[in-house]
Amino acid sequence: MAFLPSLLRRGNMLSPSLQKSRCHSSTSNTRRLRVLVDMDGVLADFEGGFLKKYRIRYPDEPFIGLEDRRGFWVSEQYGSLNSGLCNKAISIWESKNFFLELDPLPGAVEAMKEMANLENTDVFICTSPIKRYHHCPYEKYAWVEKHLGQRFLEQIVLTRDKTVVSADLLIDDRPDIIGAEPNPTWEHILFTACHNKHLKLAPPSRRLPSWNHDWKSILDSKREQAP
Ligand SMILES: Cc1cn([C@H]2C[C@H](O)[C@@H](COP(=O)(O)O)O2)c(=O)[nH]c1=O
Ligand SMILES: [Mg+2]
Ligand SMILES: [Mg+2]
Repeated sequence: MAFLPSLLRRGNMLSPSLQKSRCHSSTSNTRRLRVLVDMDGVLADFEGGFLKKYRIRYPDEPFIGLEDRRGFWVSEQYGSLNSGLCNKAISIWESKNFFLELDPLPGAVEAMKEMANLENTDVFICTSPIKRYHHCPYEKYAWVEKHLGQRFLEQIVLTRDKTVVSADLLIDDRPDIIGAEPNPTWEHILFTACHNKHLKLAPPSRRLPSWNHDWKSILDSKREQAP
């Protein structure tokens, strides 16, 4: 047992309970918050990037203006116009450089940097890659490095099932986030996007209308709740 204290003194060897007490004693009594932030439709302008490239590649095909977008799946809504358009839509985000060239949404980069610098706050980018993996996973990493910097590469969680990732908050534009875990630990904050802005949320569900709104008060309110 004599070896135990020296082992415990190494930061990464601390037991979870010791880590907790160390965090609390170093600052205030506020609890540490873990926030997951989605990428497509929250940090990166998937819808705008899609529409721009779709119209360039398929100038003679019908398109759906962002004001008319309904439902999370672009491919489904295009498929409902005409069945061939579903695959044409998919061909856009399966193309090289689609994910890399997405523009950041207004205020996203600044908000992420500010959030990551908050005390007692751990921020992760939690994003689902497409199954055709030739470009997408690489480009998501490259996008994060380009817009947020190298340190954020440590904070990426790539998963097709966000319910199995534990956190206090998940900021995401997809209204229905389901998966293997029926009771995810996080509270889903719906980030407003063209496809979800018409949905009425049943209380206590909450929205973040944009990064220019008060995202900090959502974090603060969560911090005040019992873990
Ligand atoms: C609209 C739409 C999206 N996808 C893909 C593109 C992204 O990889 C994910 C969405 O990821 P998020 O983490 O939930 O933002 O889904 C798709 O395959 N088909 C679509 O219509
Ligand atoms: Mg999204
Ligand atoms: Mg921090």
